[in-house]
Amino acid sequence: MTIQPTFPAPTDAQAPAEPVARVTPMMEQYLEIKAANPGLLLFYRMGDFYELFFDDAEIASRALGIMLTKRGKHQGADIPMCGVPVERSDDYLHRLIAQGFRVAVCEQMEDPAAARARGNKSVVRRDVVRLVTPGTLTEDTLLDARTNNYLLAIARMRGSSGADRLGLAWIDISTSEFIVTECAVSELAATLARINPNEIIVTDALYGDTDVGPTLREWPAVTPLTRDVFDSSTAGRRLCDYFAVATMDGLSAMSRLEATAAAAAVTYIDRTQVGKRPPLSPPAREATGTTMAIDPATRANLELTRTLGGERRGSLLDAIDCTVTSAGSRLLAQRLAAPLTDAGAIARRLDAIAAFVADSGLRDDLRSTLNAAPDLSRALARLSVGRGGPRDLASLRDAILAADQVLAHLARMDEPTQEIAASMAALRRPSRELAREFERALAEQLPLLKRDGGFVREGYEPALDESRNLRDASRLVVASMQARYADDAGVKGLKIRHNNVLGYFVEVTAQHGDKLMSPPLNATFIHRQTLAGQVRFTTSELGEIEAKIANAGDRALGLELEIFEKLCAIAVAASEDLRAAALAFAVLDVATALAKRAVDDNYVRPDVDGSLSFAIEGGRHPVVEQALKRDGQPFIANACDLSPAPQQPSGQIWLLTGPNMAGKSTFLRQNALIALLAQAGSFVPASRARIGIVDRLFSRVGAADDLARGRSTFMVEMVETAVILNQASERSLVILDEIGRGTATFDGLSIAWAAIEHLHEANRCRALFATHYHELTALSAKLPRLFNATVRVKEWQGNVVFLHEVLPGSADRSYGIQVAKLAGLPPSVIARAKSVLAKLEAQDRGQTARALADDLPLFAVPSRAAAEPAPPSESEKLMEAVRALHPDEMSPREALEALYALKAKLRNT
Ligand SMILES: Nc1ncnc2c1ncn2[C@@H]1O[C@H](COP(=O)(O)OP(=O)(O)OP(=O)(O)O)[C@@H](O)[C@H]1O
Repeated sequence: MTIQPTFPAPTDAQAPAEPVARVTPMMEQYLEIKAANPGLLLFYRMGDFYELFFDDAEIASRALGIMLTKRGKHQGADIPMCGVPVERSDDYLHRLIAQGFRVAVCEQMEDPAAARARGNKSVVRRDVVRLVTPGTLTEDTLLDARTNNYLLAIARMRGSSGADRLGLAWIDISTSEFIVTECAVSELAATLARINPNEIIVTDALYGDTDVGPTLREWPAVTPLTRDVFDSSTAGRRLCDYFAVATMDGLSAMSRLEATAAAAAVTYIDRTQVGKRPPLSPPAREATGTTMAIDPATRANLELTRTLGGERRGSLLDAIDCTVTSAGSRLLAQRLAAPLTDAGAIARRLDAIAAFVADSGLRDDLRSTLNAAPDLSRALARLSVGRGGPRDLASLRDAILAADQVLAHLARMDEPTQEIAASMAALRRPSRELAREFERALAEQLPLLKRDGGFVREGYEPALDESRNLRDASRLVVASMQARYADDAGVKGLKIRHNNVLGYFVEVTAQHGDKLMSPPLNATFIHRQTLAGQVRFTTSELGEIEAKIANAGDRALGLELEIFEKLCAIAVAASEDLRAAALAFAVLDVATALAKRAVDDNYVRPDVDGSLSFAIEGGRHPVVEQALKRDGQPFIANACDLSPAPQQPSGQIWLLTGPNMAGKSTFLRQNALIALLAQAGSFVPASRARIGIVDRLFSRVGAADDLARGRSTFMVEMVETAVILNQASERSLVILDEIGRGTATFDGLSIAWAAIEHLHEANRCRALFATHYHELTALSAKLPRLFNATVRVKEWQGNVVFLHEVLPGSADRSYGIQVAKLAGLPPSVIARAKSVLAKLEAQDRGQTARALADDLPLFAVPSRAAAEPAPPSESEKLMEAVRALHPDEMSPREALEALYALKAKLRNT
C-alpha cells in the first residue's frame, strides 16, 4: 500500500518520467516501486545496503553528507546512486526524518538464490515493508524517550452554528495513546501548540485553505493526503475495521467530525506500517474547555517545555522534572502543556503529591523501584508491530515484577488518595501468570535481536534443548578433531577455525602447507585457500559435521523464534492491562517526582477553586530561582494579589514600574508560571497560593521579529496584543511586558494607555502590566481596579543596587543610564546621556500624562456590544453560507443536502 500525497511534497524526489524502455529488470522494478511511493525517499535493499538512486540519491547524499556515486546508465545517462549500510540505517533514517523527509523502506522478500533459480534474468522480489514518517515511528533509536511522538489528523466540517469546526485525532503509536477532540478554526494554533505533533495529516484542500493553511504551514511536517482518507461516510467502518469490532458503540461516543479525523489517523498508520496494526487504546474524547488555553506565543515566551532558543535545558519542564522514568517525563510534559480547568481533577493530582510529601520513606522507596522499571509502553508497542526483541519481552516481565514491588510499598499507606488508589488498581490488572511464563522462558543474558537466538532458557522446551545439545556436541567433536588432525599431520600448530565464507576449515602456517598438499595427507586435506602466512584446507569429515551443526543450529533458532512469537502473542493479548499498568507507573512517577521537587525547593500546595482570586504570597520564579541557587544567590520572594475586591486592597490589574534589571519580567512570568503549575496539578514555588481557575493564559513578553512571516518586531508585538485584547475574558490571566516600546515614545505610550483602559473596562481580566512609561501610573486615579506596584532599588554612590522587592507605589525613574554604565558603555556616552536626560526631564512629560488622565472620558473604551458590527443581512448570510462550503470535502449526499439548505435560505430572503 502506498500513500499518495496529491501535491509535490518538499521531499519529493521524482524518478525520471520517461517510458521505461530498455532498462535492466532491476531498474524496471526500482522505477515501479518508486512511482508507487511518490513524496518519499526510497531505501532500496541490495544485500547489506539500502541504495538510493536518481534524485533520491542526490537529496540523501546532501542531507546525510555521504558520497554520491553512480551505477549503470538509464536512458543513456549515468544513474546517480548512494547507499547506507543496513546495520547503521537507523542512524541515517533518524537524520533524514529530523530534516523533514519521509522514507519508504523496500526489502528483499526472498533469498537471492531463489531468484537465481527462476532464471538468469530474474530479479529478487522486493516490496515496501514500511513507510518511515515523523509521526509514525516506533524504533527506540528514532524516538526521544522523554517526549511523546504524535501523529495528528485534522478534519473539517461545517458546525451547527454555521462556522467551520475542526476534528482532531492524535496518536502516539509508541505508547498507543489515542485522543480526539473538536475545536474552532480560531483555536487551532493554540491546540496544535499544546499537542505539539511531530506530523500532521490533512486533505490537500485544507492545506491550501486560506483560513487554516497558514497555521498548518507553521509546522515542519505536514502531509497532505487524498480526500478518501478523510471520507466521513467510511470513517466508522474504517475504525471498526482497525479495532476489529462490529460496531463503533464500544469505541466511545465520538462526534462525526472526530470520527473522521480518527479514521484518517488509523488509515495513515495502517498504510505506513504496511498492514501491521499497532494496537491502540480506544480513542479517548477530550472535552473542549477542560484545559487552560495557551496560545503558541505565550507557550513559547514562557519557555514551558523548551527555551526560546529551542533547548530543553532552562525551560520550566527541565526545572521541575525529577521523574525517574521516560514515561513519567512524557506524562509531566503533557500535564504542563495542558493545565486543567476542573478544580476537582486538579485536587486529585495535588492529593497524591501531598501524600508523598508527607511520607518521604515511601516516596524514596517508590522512586527507586520505578527507577529500575523498564519503559513498558514502548516495549509493548515494539512487540506489537513485530519490531520487538527478546529484551522487550524481558521488559514486560520486569515491569510486572516492579508492579508487585510498587504495590507492596503502597500497601503501607493507610488511606491511598483517589489517584493513588486508581493506580494501584491498574497495577493489579496484568496477569501475573504472564510474568511467570516469561520468567520460565527467558534466559539470563538476552541478545538484542531475536535472530541472534540464545534467549530461551534451558529446560523450557525439550525439543530446543535437544537441538542445542546436538549442535554443541558437534562443536565438541570439532574441537577433538583438531587434536587428532594435528597428530595425524604432525603439525602442532594446526587449528580448526570458522568464518562465514569457508565455514569450518583447517589452518596451518605457510611452511606446513606443502606437507598437507602432498601424499599421503592430501587424501584427507583438500586445499581451499592460500594466504600470505597461512594455508587453509577442508576435509569431508569437517563438511559433514558442519552440516550437522548448521542443521541443529537452524532448528534451534527456528524453535526459539516460534517461542518468541508465542510469547509475543501472549503479550499483545494482554496489551490493554499492560498499558493501564504503564500509565499507573507514569502517574506515580510524576506524583513522587513533584513531591520531591516540592520538598527540595520548598513548594506549597495551592488552593485552586472556582473563584476569581489570585493571591500569591512569597512567590518565586522556578527557573530563575534554580539558576541563582547554583550561583549561591538568594531569590527574593514576592507577593502578588489580583483577587477582586473586597478580599484585597489592591486591584485586579497591576501596573508595574521599576528600573531596568529590577526584576519586572521575572515577576510577571513567575506569577503566570505559578498559575500554570497549580492547574497542571503541581505544588508551586510560593509560601501560599490561592488561584481561581484561569481559563486562558495570555502573555506578551520579550520581543523578536518574525521575519519569515514578514513581520517586524513591533508588528509581532501588536499582533499578540490584539489577540489578548480581543479574546481575554474575566477568567483569563494576562501578562503584558512593556507593550508599545517598539515604536516612537508617544505612539507607544498611547497604545499602552488605551490597552490598559481596554483590559480594565472590556476584558475585566486579572492582569500584570510592566512598563517604563511612568506616565501610565496616573491612570490608577481613574481606574479603580488598577494598582500601581514597583520594584525597589537603592542608589548608592551614584550606582544602583537592585533589591528585587515588589512593593505598592510607582517608580519615578528608570535608572536606564545606571544600567548602561554597569553594562560598560563608554564614560563619555554615559556623561552625554545624563545631560540629554536632564534636558528632556525639564520638559516634564508627566505633566502631559496627568492632564490626559483628567481629560479623557473614563469610558472611552467601547463596550463589547457597541464594538460589534451590525448583524449581517439575509443576502450576506446566504453568501457567507456559500463561501463556507468546501465541495472537495463533501460526499455527494452532503453536497445535495447543502444545495437544498441553500434553496431554503433563498426562500427566506
Ligand atoms: N526576585 C528576584 N530575586 C533575585 N534576583 C532576581 C529577582 N528578579 C530578578 N532577578 C535577577 O534580575 C535579573 C533581571 O530581571 P528582569 O529581566 O526580570 O528585569 P526587568 O526589570 O524586566 O528588566 P528590563 O526592564 O531591563 O527588561 C534576572 O535575570 C535575575 O537574575
